[in-house]
Amino acid sequence: MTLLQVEGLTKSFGARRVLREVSFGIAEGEIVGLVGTNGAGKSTLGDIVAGITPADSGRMTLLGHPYAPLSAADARHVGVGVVEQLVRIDPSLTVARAVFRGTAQAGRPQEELRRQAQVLLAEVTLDVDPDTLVGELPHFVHGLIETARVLAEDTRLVVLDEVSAALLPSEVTGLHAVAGRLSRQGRGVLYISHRLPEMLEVVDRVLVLREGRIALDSPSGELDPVRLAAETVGEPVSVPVRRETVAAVPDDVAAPAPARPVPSDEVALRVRNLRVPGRVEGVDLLLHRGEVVGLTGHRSSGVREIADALSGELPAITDEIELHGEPSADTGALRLPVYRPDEDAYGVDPGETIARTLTQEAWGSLTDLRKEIATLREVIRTVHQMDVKTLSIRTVFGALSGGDQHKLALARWMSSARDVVVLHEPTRGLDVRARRQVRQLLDDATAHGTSVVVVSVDPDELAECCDRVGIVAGGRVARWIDTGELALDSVRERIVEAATAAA
Ligand SMILES: Nc1ncnc2c1ncn2[C@@H]1O[C@H](COP(=O)(O)OP(=O)(O)OP(=O)(O)O)[C@@H](O)[C@H]1O
Repeated sequence: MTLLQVEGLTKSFGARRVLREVSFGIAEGEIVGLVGTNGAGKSTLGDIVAGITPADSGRMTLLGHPYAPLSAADARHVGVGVVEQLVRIDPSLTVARAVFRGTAQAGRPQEELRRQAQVLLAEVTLDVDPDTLVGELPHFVHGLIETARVLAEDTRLVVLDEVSAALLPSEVTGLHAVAGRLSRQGRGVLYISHRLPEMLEVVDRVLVLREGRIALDSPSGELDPVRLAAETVGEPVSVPVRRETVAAVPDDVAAPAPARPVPSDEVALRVRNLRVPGRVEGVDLLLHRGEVVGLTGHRSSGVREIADALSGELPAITDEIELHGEPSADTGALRLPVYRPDEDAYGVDPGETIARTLTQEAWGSLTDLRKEIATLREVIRTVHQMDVKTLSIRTVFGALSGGDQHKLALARWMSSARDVVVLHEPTRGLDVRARRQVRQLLDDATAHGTSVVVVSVDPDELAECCDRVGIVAGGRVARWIDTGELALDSVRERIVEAATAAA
């Protein structure tokens, strides 16, 4: 039986028409994937279904009854729940209280909630003590807590908006198990994601949102990631290639993207026997000028601590540090600049315009018209280069889609990146074209001699962006995978295999 039917939904924000006559259905027990480029309107559509945003016109029915929620609480009341993209939970709540907030059990004593929360947290494969304060946990956990909350309610339809974006492959498997269980119970799932290979493993059907309309509605079995990527952007996509090996490119795929610049033999950074007492056991790292090296591993592997030691956020001990051929006795030399997409608002004021956000000099200090024109040209070039969906550079940053915010924040950050930098998840939440744009940003930077350490949970991101990938386990780099020797799919598989084996 049809669970949700959507007919002719439209939605505009000011002059920007985001959804045009969108219609689709979700059957009971069906997991439906929703994909589209950044800014295509996926979250907007999910938010309308979940009662967060009203549509301008159109109608919905839930199990055959008219469904027009006035708020998220209203939608929850009739069994429609959502895990929002970039959800931020009150940091002062315990995990148990966060799981049950807004539910009928919310007023119960912590002791009762903790027992029930434990069961739900295990279901979403989140190994945290329910008494822990939310503020003590990394942001990726918020989406999983929110998923547990949805399970706590009698939810018929769940919207999962980019919950998997920050998850390790093993955690994605856990999330998929939850979706599978919901489906077997006859509930429906609307699954929004940019991680196409993983999405295709779990969904029954895929909707592609393009130019505000459903451009494709297809059983997942008839799609593969490359075809789906092409449907998402509306044109053949180029497959990134390694430098030494040109991957086999299917006929319906555009010419391969240009190969990355080759790193030089010059040493940019050499660290011997890096230790963080109790967490990092001894890591040797060698980074050539213009090289991109990836690091990945499970949450408790020590990968995050290695990254934090490199950026000086954790005190570290080393036997030797060499920066550009110069030995340094001072571990303080490890102060590499670091970019994190999950930092609140990327250190950017969300109420500020795109133009101001991308302008490095303090606004108002421009006194030379030619300089001012050049600055604005550069802003417009970046907005075009990163393909940001906006009608004006005067749009406020906070009104951009999640992916567009991240792209601009990264472009802004990279414009001043020199030497050796650490990037966490540089393509998180980005569509296939945007991932290529970020790769281009990295290529431009590495061609100018910048060297990059990419820290990521996403095997596709590591395979696409890095020259070498270190699999971290037990506070050490257990294995290096040279991505240049293999086609992308094989690199991805090796990363997943090695990371799983090392866990
Ligand atoms: N509150 C708002 N005010 C103004 N514009 C908005 C608002 N919310 C969304 N938009 C615009 O609507 C468009 C669609 O945004 P939405 O967040 O739905 O995209 P998305 O497909 O989820 O993108 P992403 O993959 O980057 O998360 C974007 O151009 C965005 O700027």
